[in-house]
Amino acid sequence: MQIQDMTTSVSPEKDKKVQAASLQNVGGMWQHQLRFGAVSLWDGGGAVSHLGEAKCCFVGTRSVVPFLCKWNVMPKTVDGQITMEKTPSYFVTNEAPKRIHSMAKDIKLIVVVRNPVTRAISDYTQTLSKKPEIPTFEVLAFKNRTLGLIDASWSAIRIGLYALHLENWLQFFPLSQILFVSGERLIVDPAGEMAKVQDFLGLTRVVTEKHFYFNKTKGFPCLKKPEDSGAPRCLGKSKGRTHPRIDPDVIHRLRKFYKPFNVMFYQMTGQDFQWEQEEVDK
Ligand SMILES: Nc1ncnc2c1ncn2[C@@H]1O[C@H](COP(=O)(O)OS(=O)(=O)O)[C@@H](OP(=O)(O)O)[C@H]1O
Repeated sequence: MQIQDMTTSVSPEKDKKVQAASLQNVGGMWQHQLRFGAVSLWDGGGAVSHLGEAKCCFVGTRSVVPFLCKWNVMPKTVDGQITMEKTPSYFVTNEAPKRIHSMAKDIKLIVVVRNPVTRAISDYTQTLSKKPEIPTFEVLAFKNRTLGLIDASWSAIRIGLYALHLENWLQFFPLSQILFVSGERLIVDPAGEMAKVQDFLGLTRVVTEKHFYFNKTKGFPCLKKPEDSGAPRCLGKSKGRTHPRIDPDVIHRLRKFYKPFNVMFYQMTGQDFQWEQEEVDK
């Protein structure tokens, strides 16, 4: 069984094992990304190539990508392959559920979600790395800081309104076709989250603890030994960046802002991601 990358056109000669490295490249194709840990999940899946047979769509957030073009180059999936696609912006693109549904009603969707406050900071950190001149996070986060009015039109904040985005998807897909992966769990227990992914896809659990180790320098789990080389490998330096220090009061306000949306999201998914708990812990 092989994983088929939907973002590259494939000829029979190319119809070979998709290796961890190329999977990571797929994740890296998109300029604006979602900062949930989706690439980490993607890369984890690339630890082995024999995963089974299923159709799968990876849903992420940020930036609008020309997905019509992508569908046009979608390769044919042959027996024994699974087709995977990771496009960061789909989760927050209004037209995406309808279009994807008209293409493949039985598609399986995987969404990696992370505390929306951390996600917003991660998103900002990524933009800052490319445009160091942008205003501070604290400035961008508010429409009016004195009044405590959060700027929900800022994409870094809007994307974290998961319940609203999910509502859009549930008009077209039943919850049973969507798997929500915890971005936090993905860091502390990558094998556990990968187990859920494999179960969801109806696959034998092939990716396990033995594929991961915790790299102290990187501060994240890394792959012990990808199939394409004998060397352990961590994700690149754009994954796991140090975040700038954000005013704790701003963080507190953002947490308050997100709370009702998070609660709604937990109710909709039937999963408690415990993002409020994190606040108590800190
Ligand atoms: N194993 C491993 N190694 C490195 N980073 C990891 C890993 N697992 C999850 N993460 C978290 O993934 C965050 C980036 O999310 P994405 O993979 O979705 O990035 S991207 O948006 O597609 O660029 C990235 O966010 P930042 O910490 O803000 O850089 C990481 O916290």
